[in-house]
Amino acid sequence: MGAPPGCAARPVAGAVGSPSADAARHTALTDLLVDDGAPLRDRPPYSWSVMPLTGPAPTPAGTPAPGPTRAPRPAGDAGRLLADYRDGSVWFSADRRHHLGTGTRRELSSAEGIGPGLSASTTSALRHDRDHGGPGIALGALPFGPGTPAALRIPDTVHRAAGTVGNVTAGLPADLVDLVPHPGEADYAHAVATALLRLRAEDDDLRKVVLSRTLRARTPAPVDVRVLLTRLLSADPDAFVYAVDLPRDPARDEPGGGPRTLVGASPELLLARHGDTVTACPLAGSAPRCEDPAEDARRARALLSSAKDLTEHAVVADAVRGALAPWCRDLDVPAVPELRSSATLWHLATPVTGVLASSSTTSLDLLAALHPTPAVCGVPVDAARRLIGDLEPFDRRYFTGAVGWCDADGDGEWAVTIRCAEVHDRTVTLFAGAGIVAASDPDAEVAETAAKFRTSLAALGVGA
Ligand SMILES: C=C(O[C@@H]1C=C(C(=O)O)C=C[C@H]1O)C(=O)O
Repeated sequence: MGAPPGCAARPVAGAVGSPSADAARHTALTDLLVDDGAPLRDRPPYSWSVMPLTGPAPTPAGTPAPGPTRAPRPAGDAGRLLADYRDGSVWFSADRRHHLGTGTRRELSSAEGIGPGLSASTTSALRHDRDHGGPGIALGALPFGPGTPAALRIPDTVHRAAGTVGNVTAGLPADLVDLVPHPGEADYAHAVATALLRLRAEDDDLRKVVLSRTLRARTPAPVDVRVLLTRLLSADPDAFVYAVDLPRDPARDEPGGGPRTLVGASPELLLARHGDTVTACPLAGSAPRCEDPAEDARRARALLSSAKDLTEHAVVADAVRGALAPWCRDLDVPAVPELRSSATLWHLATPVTGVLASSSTTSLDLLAALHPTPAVCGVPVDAARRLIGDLEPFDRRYFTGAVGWCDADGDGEWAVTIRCAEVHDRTVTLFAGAGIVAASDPDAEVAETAAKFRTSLAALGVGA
């Protein structure tokens, strides 16, 4: 659905308006590095079990930093964990529980995409690691398609904390950014119109395709991933927030360039497996939110009864049911979707729960069966993949893949890698896509993808 003219987009939590300055950046970073008054390097290392994944943060908030140029620091266990994030770390949050992986015991950067091969090799590496005293857990991102290596690794240490970081964005610096869309809006609308010809042709069995576009942001100073993470966690504590260090890409990375990091806040649970319980929550069918509460509520109601969006959603819910059913002895897929919101969008959502038929089925086995869902690719999958290859003038790489963790017991939590950006020195490449069905309208898909960029734009300090 698109935004009617005349209604401003809803302001995004976490967007700030003050100009950027190197001094302010530096001060903000220093504040994030220091916790409880003790420099990070003087604090004893803590281990996997010291910060269990239970309960809210028990410690009181840190003393607010004085002075207008000092940014507030995130408080509590989550804030302390965030302060330990460094370039090269890996971060993943789900349900207000946060994982920070530092160092690398083993790279699992298989060239295989999500599939049975990756699942088998990763599970055996995790069991070997656990049997040899390692954490037996891998964190990272898996690509949308073949040709991009998995950015998955077993870290030296994995630290966990629960809770929220609070509202800490107000004092963080804003960066001046220069934005270039690729493809441009008119070209993206043209690609959607081309897809519609296929979707409306009677002799074509294509029913849905997801088409995306990018926005390249250039900033005057190198982007601080920890500041982005802080803003994302603060703006939406319930999102799947992540930062994954990506393997070097010889085709794009000039020698001596900084790391390449995938950062985002996804609203969509692709799959979680905890013991024999499986959950998923596909999203499809979206409407940009509006700052006027009456109009915002009207859009939510319109989305819930929009035939076009209900069709777009049903295609996804059916595919998830079909993929998970063979692995489950019990599977509940509600017949009618419900509403979910992020700071920028309304979505139709189907919360799916199942019980595994076999305890040997791992989260990666289930990912191999599920990915790519029609929330990110289309139906039929092969035809949609080909059309995406023809119409998208860039490589998605990790965008619309999976991001999360998995362990030696077969458990794992994976979000759909959306509402994200690839950060590399002073360049940030944002990604956004939208599901196209026969009843779609190109201009509305331009508006929807624009709203989807706003999660990452707000984290960059770009307001409405
Ligand atoms: C592809 C994206 O989102 C996906 C597409 C949606 C849609 O078309 O309605 C909704 C949620 C996601 O499954 C994105 O956010 O970039």
